[in-house]
This record gives sequence, C-alpha cells and structure tokens, in this order.
Amino acid sequence: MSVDVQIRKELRANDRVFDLNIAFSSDSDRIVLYGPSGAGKSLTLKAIAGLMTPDEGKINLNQRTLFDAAHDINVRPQQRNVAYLFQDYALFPHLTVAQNIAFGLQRGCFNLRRPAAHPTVMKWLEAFGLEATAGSYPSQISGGQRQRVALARALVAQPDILLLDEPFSALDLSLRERMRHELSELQQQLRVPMLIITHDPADVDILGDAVFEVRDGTIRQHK
Ligand SMILES: Nc1ncnc2c1ncn2[C@@H]1O[C@H](COP(=O)(O)OP(=O)(O)OP(=O)(O)O)[C@@H](O)[C@H]1O
Repeated sequence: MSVDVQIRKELRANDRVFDLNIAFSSDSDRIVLYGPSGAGKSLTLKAIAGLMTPDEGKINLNQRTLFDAAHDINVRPQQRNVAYLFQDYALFPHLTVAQNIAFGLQRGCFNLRRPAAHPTVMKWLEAFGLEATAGSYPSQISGGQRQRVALARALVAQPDILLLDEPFSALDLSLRERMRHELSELQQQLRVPMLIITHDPADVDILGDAVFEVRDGTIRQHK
C-alpha cells in the first residue's frame, strides 16, 4: 500500500485556534500515528476517511487521489473504499452481531432476513469465532467480541485500508494485550493495510512498522 498525506486545516473554537499541518508518506502496511491527546491524530484520520475536509493539500491512497484541494477533488467518504473503526466501535445496538456485520456489505444487504446464512457474513463470523453470538445484540457480548464484530463489519466490504482510532482504549488491560496480538496476526494473515492512531507505546511496538509521531498538529519524527 502507499499513502501520501499532505494537508493543512485551521480549526477555530471560540478564541482557540488549532493548526493542523500534517505531511507523511509511507508504503508500509502497518502505519502508526503516535502522539499525545489533542495532537491532531483523529483529525488526520478523519481527513483520510473523508469525514473532515482540509483547507489545503492532497491525500493519495495507492496512487488514487482521494483529495486534492488545488484540483477540486474530494472523493465522497462512501466512495473512498476505506474502513474507519471508531474508538467505541459504534455498533448498532438494535442490530444483532450478524446484522451488524452484514451492514458492512454493499447494496442494502443489512436488511437480510437471515444475515448469519449469507456466505460472506458466515465467513467473517467464523474467522472471528463469533458463530455462537450471531443472534446476540452488542449489549449481550463481551468487549473483545464487540471489537471483533466491529472489525468484521469493517472488513466485510474489502476496504483498501483499515483506519483504526485508538482500537483498544475501550478494553481492560489484559484484554487489550490479547486483542493487540490478535489484530497483529489478523493483519499478517489478511494482508489488509492498516493505519492506527494511538497514544499507547505498546501499540507502536506491536503494530507499527512505519511510525510517525504527531505533536501540536504536525509530524515531528518517524522511524
Ligand atoms: N471541530 C473542531 N473545532 C475546533 N477545534 C477542534 C475541532 N476538532 C478538534 N479540534 C481541536 O484540534 C486538536 C486536535 O484534535 P484531535 O481530535 O485530532 O486530537 P487527537 O490527537 O486525536 O487526540 P485524542 O487522542 O485525545 O483523541 C484539539 O486541540 C482539538 O481541541
């Protein structure tokens, strides 16, 4: 995978101004943006997903231009083929595990009467060991299972890249460690490119092949 991001955005809230000025590029499949709270990591991830529009700059993914202010290009989020995993997973509470996963499929397949029987949904239920929970609702499963459901829902659409916002912050310490290794193995098996934002050094150690440090809205250093 290749990612090339060069963006600027000025954000104002009352008399506070935040200048986002991010530039990095990498051809790694395991990229980590690392930095303290308020550094500008989420804003960067949102810009890549198309959920925030920079004032200036460009974003290229696998040589495809997703955003280019100078040429008035701004591909819609739904057409970027990127999967965005929120910190709290944002599962639909009124949909079962199987329905949540099926929601990631295109063409309204989330309306399937028996989503657990859909071959693609079945494949992901199996891959994540979620078969037994297919008919359960998010409130009826564990934190680790919720994270697996969110990952399955993200991967079912075969995205070009998985964008993960603090993927383990909602988990307790021991589960966090387990899920971190699980995600690492999953990435190696599926070879799905990932970009993770985190302030946890353990995520950097386990999941970062290319690591960029974000401070005060800008990239400070990388390895
Ligand atoms: N809509 C907005 N309007 C004004 N300022 C904003 C807006 N969104 C974010 N900011 C500011 O931009 C800065 C960076 O925010 P961002 O969410 O990217 O931080 P972060 O590095 O992801 O932090 P965290 O780890 O706490 O999520 C913060 O100072 C925040 O207050």
